[in-house]
Amino acid sequence: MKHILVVGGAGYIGSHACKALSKAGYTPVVYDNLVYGHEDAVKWGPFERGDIADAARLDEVLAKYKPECVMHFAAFAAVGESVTDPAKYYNNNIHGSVCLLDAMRRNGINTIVFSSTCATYGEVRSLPIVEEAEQNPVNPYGFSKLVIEQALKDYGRAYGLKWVAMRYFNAAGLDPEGDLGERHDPETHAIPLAVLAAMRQTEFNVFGTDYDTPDGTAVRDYIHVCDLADAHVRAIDYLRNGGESGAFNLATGKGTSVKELLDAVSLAVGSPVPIKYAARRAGDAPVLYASGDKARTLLGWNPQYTDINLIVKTAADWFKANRN
Ligand SMILES: NC(=O)c1ccc[n+]([C@@H]2O[C@H](COP(=O)([O-])OP(=O)(O)OC[C@H]3O[C@@H](n4cnc5c(N)ncnc54)[C@H](O)[C@@H]3O)[C@@H](O)[C@H]2O)c1
Ligand SMILES: O=c1ccn([C@@H]2O[C@H](COP(=O)(O)OP(=O)(O)O[C@H]3O[C@H](CO)[C@H](O)[C@H](O)[C@H]3O)[C@@H](O)[C@H]2O)c(=O)[nH]1
Repeated sequence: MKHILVVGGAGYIGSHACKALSKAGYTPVVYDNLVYGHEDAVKWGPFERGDIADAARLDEVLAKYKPECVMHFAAFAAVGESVTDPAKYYNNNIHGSVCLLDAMRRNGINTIVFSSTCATYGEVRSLPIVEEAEQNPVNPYGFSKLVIEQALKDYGRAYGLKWVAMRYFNAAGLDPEGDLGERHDPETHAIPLAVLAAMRQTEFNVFGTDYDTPDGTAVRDYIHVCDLADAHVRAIDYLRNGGESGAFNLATGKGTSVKELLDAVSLAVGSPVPIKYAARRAGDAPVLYASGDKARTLLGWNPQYTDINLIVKTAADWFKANRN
């Protein structure tokens, strides 16, 4: 069985990727320090606890499994926090990722799929966003991911690293078979917060109602986590077959406003989301959506969840089934 090292594989998106890798015949080896991940989400292969900045531990694990590819999900990912505590993001997302790239180099592993983000684009001039668009991140989180995209290009040119940077739009939804949950602590993402607000009848803060959008709230492209996982599996074959290293937008092409999202949550939970209108959150871009055409064409990717009601339902179902 071919091993894939899934760094950050005990987290939300990484654990879904492990399930998809296993279904595709790979053995996902999870490397995670559990700072935010959950060991009980590691279900489809071995677990190796460790930090991406720990060179000796990485050498040990890479030598043990000799993975054919590394998938790098490990990072801090809260936009607002990155504005108030940027050091956390410079250290983990930038320094940590460079440590991982160097460990791969030392151990002769030259293929990586990296979790990047639409937050690398910032305020864009035209929509839908294409991969060639200018990248001017408006928060330290997005900047930290952009730096690693640049490192991938430089390591590719200098050392022959083969890489794909997946620019996820807003990862959303959950494994429809109920094997995996979303348990960020603290939770900052709109969908789980809105689902919990509807279930508990507590208030959901809508951050900003004065954006230049049809209903004044910010617009995002919510992409199902299982579709993200599928794109990762496809990236292995793409690179193995000589595909050119590069970045891919993973998105549905549809923008959904926060208000529209709350309607979908109310429908899925079966009770309205109590709303409180609040100020804009620092670092938030007004509108982000993309077509995902490059991934469709080059990876043969065909996202299955294109309806926001269906995406939200997979999340709401899990929260309802795991109330406690
Ligand atoms: N959730 C989204 O909407 C979204 C969108 C775009 C990009 N991303 C990126 O996708 C990746 C995964 O996001 P997620 O939502 O699954 O987050 P998550 O917090 O659930 O998963 C990240 C995992 O990485 C681990 N980790 C963090 N720092 C580590 C370190 N130094 N060493 C080892 N393990 C470490 C955590 O314990 C956790 O298990 C991140 O890189 C994030 O920036 C997420
Ligand atoms: O309580 C909340 C939470 C969120 N929102 C709004 O809902 C939308 C989605 O917010 P999320 O926090 O769920 O996600 P982000 O759009 O902030 O996503 C950003 O952070 C993610 C990682 O957490 C990814 O990296 C993604 O690419 C990046 O744009 C935003 O307009 C946000 O302002 C609210 O109104 N109230």
